[in-house]
Amino acid sequence: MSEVPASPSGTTGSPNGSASGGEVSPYVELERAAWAELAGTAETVLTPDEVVRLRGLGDALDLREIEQVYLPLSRLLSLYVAANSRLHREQEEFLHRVTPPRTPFVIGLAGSVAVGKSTTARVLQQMLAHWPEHPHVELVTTDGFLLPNAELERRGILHRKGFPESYDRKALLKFVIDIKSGRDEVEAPIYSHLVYDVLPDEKVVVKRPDIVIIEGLNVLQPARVRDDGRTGLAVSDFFDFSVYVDAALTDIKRWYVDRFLRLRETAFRDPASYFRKYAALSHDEAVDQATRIWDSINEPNLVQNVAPTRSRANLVLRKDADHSVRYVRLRKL
Ligand SMILES: Nc1ncnc2c1ncn2[C@@H]1O[C@H](COP(=O)(O)OP(=O)(O)O)[C@@H](O)[C@H]1O
Ligand SMILES: CC(C)(COP(=O)(O)O)[C@@H](O)C(=O)NCCC(=O)O
Repeated sequence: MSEVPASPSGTTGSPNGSASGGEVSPYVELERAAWAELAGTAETVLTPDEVVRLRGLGDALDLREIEQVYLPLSRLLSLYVAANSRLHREQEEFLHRVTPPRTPFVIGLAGSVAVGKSTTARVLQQMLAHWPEHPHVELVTTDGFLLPNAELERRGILHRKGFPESYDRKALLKFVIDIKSGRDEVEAPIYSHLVYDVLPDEKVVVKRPDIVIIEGLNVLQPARVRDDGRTGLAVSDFFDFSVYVDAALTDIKRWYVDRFLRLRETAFRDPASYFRKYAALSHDEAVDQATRIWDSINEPNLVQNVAPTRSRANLVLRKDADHSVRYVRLRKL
């Protein structure tokens, strides 16, 4: 199994955030302790009850992690939102326009299957919503833009769910453009992990939020070169900030298998579950099955498509084996 390098070459940094050894890099890297200090004296904005709700399926996400890692991150993002608002006002003055409301601040959140994107996105959503300047934070996952199973089957790519070509990329791009055009209401399709397919009759409606978090495997993919040789737009062209959640490949694989084992005890038992056949597997059979799915779909997608987009993010959260964030790497301004 190949290892995803911790940071691209030339991006090492000392714990205090300055590039070491005279190396010049466009990133500042902060070890956990230095990053945690940036939380300042502010009280945590989430109650223990809220943290319990946010935990998803894991249990390592505790208040300490919230305070030391996600609180500084939400403060930093809040700074970007405020700066973006100021720039918006100044641009409108420059253009001699009567200031229309600014468009939502869009945050892209990328990373492997099972690295903790959904958990991170839900934490950020709750934390950002606590700041009075931007109370309305929407979260949209890109799985709603997967092609329906019938279409994936027609194209012979049902086994490549999550690869860039398994999405309706045009619809996803239109969704982000509509958000950044300031449309009052924008709809997105919904994917169900239970039925393993897009729900044809259900939509999520995003109504003039202050912030939209768009979470998904491929949100940092660069624009594609079209058949006519021209390069199109990418959803990331419309991001105001982007985050990549990163970890060692061996850890992510273990988290994937562990989650599969937990789902075998819970969601797979639901009669409506596409995976109900897995509920009857023994522990060892379930480990084998999860490993097969990981090795044939999710790891190749991570290595070929997802990990190469890491250095495009404004910020990388690098996790240790227990999900705790070991360092944060931020693009310089
Ligand atoms: N910060 C965290 N602390 C503890 N457990 C976590 C954390 N982030 C994710 N997990 C656990 O790791 C697994 C994968 O996380 P999830 O958010 O579902 O990943 P993704 O959305 O990237 O597929 C889940 O079992 C989740 O509960
Ligand atoms: C739905 C996903 C493609 C993730 O989509 P995303 O929201 O990141 O766009 C992924 O979680 C998935 O189900 N992959 C298929 C292979 C597997 O079962 O792990």
